[in-house]
Amino acid sequence: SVTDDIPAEVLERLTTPRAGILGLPLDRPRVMGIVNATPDSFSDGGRYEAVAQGHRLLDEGADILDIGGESTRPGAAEVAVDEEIARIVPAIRAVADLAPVSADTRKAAVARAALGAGAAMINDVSGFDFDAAMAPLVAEAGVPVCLMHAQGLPETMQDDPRYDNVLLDVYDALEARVRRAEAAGISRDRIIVDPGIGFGKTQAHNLAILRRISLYHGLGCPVLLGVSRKRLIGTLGGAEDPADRAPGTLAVTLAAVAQGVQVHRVHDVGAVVQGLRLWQAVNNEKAEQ
Ligand SMILES: Nc1nc2ncc(COP(=O)(O)OP(=O)(O)O)nc2c(=O)[nH]1
Repeated sequence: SVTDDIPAEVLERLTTPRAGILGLPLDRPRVMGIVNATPDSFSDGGRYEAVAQGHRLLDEGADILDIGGESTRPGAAEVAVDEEIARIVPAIRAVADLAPVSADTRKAAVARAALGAGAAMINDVSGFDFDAAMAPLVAEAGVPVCLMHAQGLPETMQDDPRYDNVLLDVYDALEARVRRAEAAGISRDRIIVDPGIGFGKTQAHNLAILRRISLYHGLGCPVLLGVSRKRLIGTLGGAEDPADRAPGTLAVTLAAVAQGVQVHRVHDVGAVVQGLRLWQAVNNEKAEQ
């Protein structure tokens, strides 16, 4: 049969429905709500009351909360470890018993504090590039990790991003990150991959990735997309203020859902959850009516 020449362990991995992440089956799209404990994150202008924000996003239907204390938008300055810890640990502690919490940090010392405060997952936008101590920490903690692709550092990544073929170059870079994580003792079923929209990419690069994002399923890990309120939505959607970009975010999210992307990192949880419910109802006759 067609599967005769596929090694048994590969066939097993490709045909075993993924148990999911953080105990959440991935038989339907999962929504990761963004809690910015940062004074300068691009989308919300000021310092949200992080805990109130967390509760609001859970009320709107978030499956996971992603709590970050260091904005990584283009040009953002690095935050000191103790300041980043001071920003996210109180918020994590306050909501960790309500929902699975992901800590959005590139630094092992911050990740350790976040896990100590109850975080159940690490989201590293540098894909373990920034801090060599991160992979061993995540391996030791036995928690899931999202490895994102970025070309360069936030300070300079948008200066002149270039690729031979962005789709394949990002694929190869993510595969290298997954292999490095496995070498550190992190099993592949605890790894989530993310092509890193806006992280060292032009608008054309971002659109090329979005058009063929299903390619990244070939890595054998759940795929996470972070496109919420980003510049490409503002530019193509004509929404100057990031707070006005929920419709465009939902449109791109549904396009990604149509390509099987399992986890969606968004600010406007209510709008995306509503859209996903309708998408499921229209596209899946088995959906509960
Ligand atoms: N996995 C993942 N994590 C991310 N964390 C931060 C941002 C952007 O950060 P920032 O510019 O600070 O804004 P916000 O945190 O409001 O999205 N984007 C991603 C992403 O695309 N994927």
